[in-house]
Amino acid sequence: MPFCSTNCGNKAILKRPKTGDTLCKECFFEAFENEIHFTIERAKLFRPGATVAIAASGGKDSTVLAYVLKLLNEKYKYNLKLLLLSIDEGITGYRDDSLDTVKQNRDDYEMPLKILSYKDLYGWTMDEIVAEIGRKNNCTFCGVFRRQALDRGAHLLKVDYLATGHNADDIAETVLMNILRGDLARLSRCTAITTDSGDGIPRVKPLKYTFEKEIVMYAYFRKLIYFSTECVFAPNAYRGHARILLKDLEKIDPSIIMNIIQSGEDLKVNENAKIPTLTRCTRCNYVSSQDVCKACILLEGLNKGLPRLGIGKSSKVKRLLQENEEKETNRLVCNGKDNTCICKNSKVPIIK
Ligand SMILES: Nc1ncnc2c1ncn2[C@@H]1O[C@H](COP(=O)(O)OP(=O)(O)OP(=O)(O)O)[C@@H](O)[C@H]1O
Repeated sequence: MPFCSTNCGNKAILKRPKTGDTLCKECFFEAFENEIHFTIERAKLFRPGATVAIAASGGKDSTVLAYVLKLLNEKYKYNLKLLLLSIDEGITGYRDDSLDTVKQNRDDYEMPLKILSYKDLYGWTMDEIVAEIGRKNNCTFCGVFRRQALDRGAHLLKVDYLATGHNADDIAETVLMNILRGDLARLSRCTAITTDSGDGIPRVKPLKYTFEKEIVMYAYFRKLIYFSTECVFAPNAYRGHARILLKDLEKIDPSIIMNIIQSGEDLKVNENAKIPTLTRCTRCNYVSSQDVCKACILLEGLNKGLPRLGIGKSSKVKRLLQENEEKETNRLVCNGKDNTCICKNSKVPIIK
């Protein structure tokens, strides 16, 4: 390797994937951290003195986020109070192990940690949900429940912001995914660095412009402890296709990642396009674009033995809910033979 391109006199040990610069370890740390500081400052991401919950999964991104936020908070005197918030989805052999990493981070970074579980919040673990739904659509449940669980946790902790470890690759992937799905509503808001969940606690993404490859390098050279195993249920997620596409494009030209984000940011939505308006779920009062939020529909499906209820188009969901209500009204006896009963196991007779 040649000398560091900053002329600091040290030998370079890496080539930055984002810029192609050859840098020594110290200059890489500085460049990496300064870019995140610049992102935070330019977007005025945090109000001085605020309390911030860092959504901590134990993975590389949220671990690096916690480490860098602590470092920048001290260096630049943001005066933030930092906490860790973790959601235990109940995935044996994955989340139980990664939560051990989060606990280690809690001790190393001296930040209070709050863990909320799907079992406590929804009555179901992901292991139990997968046993019902199978491995095809399970990520829908996990994503919807996690989003709401993090918001609930943020409210419980009475924080001012919820910071997630979403990085530039995640955001570019989401742009591609929303294009592939034709989901204009999500496409128009997925590149925002701050999103308002509608109930007062903004979600922020300080790593929005940070490349995943550089996060891995940073964690490696800083010797940070993180959990690197892929979720045992993830391989079938739709996101995986967008991810593969992005990785292939990145090989051609790494700046494609930033270009996709920029395209998403500059996108202007046709005024005639139909964008759903946010309202409150009539059941749980959580912010929703429908009368009943996705989490409540998914949960109802699980509890009634119709786990596919919330999967697919909202018109299909409405029809299923209606059919279900009709069945409930008409139900007298489940004979366990004709499969018409809505009970979880229609082989078991139910006498009303
Ligand atoms: N179980 C969880 N508890 C708390 N926050 C989570 C959890 N899962 C994901 N997040 C948050 O959402 C962000 C993006 O989620 P993603 O699924 O990409 O995470 P990951 O790959 O498991 O871990 P990481 O992004 O930390 O490397 C994470 O960086 C983290 O801030």
